[in-house]
Amino acid sequence: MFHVLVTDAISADGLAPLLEADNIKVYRNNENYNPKDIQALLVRSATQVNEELLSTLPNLQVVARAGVGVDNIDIQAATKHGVVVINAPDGNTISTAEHTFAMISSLVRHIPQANSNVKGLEWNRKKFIGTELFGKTLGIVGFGRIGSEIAKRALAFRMKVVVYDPFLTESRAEKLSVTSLPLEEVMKMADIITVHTPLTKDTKGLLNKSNIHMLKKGVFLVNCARGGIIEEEGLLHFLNNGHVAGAALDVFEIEPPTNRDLVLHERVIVTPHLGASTKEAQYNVSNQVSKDVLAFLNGHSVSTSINLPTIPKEIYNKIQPFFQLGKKVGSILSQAMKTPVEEITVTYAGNITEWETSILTKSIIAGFLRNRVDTTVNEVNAAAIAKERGISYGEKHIDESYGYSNIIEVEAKGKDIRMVVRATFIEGYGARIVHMNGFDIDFSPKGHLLYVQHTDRPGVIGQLGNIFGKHETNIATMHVGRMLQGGKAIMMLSFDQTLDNRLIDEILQIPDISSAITLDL
Ligand SMILES: NC(=O)C1=CN([C@@H]2O[C@H](COP(=O)(O)OP(=O)(O)OC[C@H]3O[C@@H](n4cnc5c(N)ncnc54)[C@H](O)[C@@H]3O)[C@@H](O)[C@H]2O)C=CC1
Ligand SMILES: O=C(O)CCC(=O)C(=O)O
Repeated sequence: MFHVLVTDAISADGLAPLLEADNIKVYRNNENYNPKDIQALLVRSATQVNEELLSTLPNLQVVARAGVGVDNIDIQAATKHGVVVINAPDGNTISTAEHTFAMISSLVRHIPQANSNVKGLEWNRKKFIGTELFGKTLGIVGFGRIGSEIAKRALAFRMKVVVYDPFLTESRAEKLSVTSLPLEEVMKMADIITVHTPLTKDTKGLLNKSNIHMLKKGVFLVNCARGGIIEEEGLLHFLNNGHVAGAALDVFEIEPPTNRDLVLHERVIVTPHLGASTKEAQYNVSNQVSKDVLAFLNGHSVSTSINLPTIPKEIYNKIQPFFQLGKKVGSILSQAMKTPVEEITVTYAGNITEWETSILTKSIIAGFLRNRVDTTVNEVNAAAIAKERGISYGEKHIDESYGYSNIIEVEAKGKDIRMVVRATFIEGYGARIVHMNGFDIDFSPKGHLLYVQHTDRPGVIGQLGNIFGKHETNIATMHVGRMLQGGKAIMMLSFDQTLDNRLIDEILQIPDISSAITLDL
């Protein structure tokens, strides 16, 4: 049973995929739950997913944001904890674009102010002379999902649209009938500017006290993206001196807003972060993340992730068995070597090279690190932990697959030590280790194993068998590999339980056995 915690107001209809799943128990914040049970956390923007919260949920695997902006989630901390972060990037695009457009129309026609006036039993028609949108220039800063939906609506209103987005290609701008320009040009030309970027170090205060004077006198400013992209102090200054004709704000530097002078300004209209607040958007984002969380917990791929490369489902299904195998190969090396490792090289051959293998490499590194660190390690944080531990890694694709349809070879190197394990996955037969340190062998990497290095001499296997017999320990399977008769050889034995260390000590007394290492997979 997987345990999912929902901390913010998330549409119950949209949660149906989780609520209806047999293997999922959903808790709302006000219900009793054991933090140690929680494997998935679903939030909107109210919950701050930070180091403090993450450390209270030790078994958390995934945090899902029912929305776009993940600024309430400390991605670095989540990544460090091995927690996958997913969001719902397009479920609320239309609602937010429509809200922004409603704000633009309301702003230039003073609708909220006029509404209050009439409700205050006044009838002041002269005070609320507005401005037409027709023929005006709309400047859109940030031309992603929402920005481009706004452009379509503005064009329908026969506005000219100029946009600034450093990542926008000429062909996309052309396709959407907008003119892409440097920020300074957009600032000089626009009658109305609306911002639709994420809040980053580059976009914080993009329009501010020192550059708003460059805008046209009488410009209208709109922020339905994130508080702070238009600096509130600068905005207020230019509203007060009349340079800015009005502003529409759905988002604030601090929410709820504390800048009373700005919120109460007569030429400022405000909404309480309502961009995504429609039945449709809330259903969409909640349904999208619920499906992704369910897929993730059941070991399938997710459609979108912030800190994990996403793989198309068909490909994920094909490479799924290799993830398990990769982790086991990493774990074999880690347990067999027992010494510091500085470099790991993963080589892929055969049909596996047709797919994106970087995430598979991360799962091998995670498998290697798991036995060596006491934190959760997975594909999300493997690279960071490897770096922290001074382990470099790389991958390559080669043609030689030794007659198998696919091969994963992992070489780990430390000071004066090197080990190589080669594995394959055979459809209908399963995962096999087919080579270790120069020896061809063939065993299934699972359960409790004993890896023995010995000299190929008559009687060694018999002596080993005697020790197990004496200790009433049943050998489940046994595979031997050697290069030359009478030379160095290896054995891989499997057991139904973990082996006692005293038994290993006894085995090491056999003169022709140079090492015996237990591997628990
Ligand atoms: N008010 C509300 O309720 C909602 C607000 N939002 C916010 O709206 C914003 C936009 O969302 P989407 O369009 O879905 O995101 P998106 O990721 O599709 O688009 C963002 C665009 O900003 C551009 N960008 C990044 N840095 C830039 C910079 N320095 N200068 C100019 N452009 C830059 C990117 O290239 C991208 O095209 C986000 O901040 C999101 O959190 C989203 C949904 C609801
Ligand atoms: O209503 C919400 O959850 C906020 C939506 C939002 O700001 C976003 O998706 O980025």
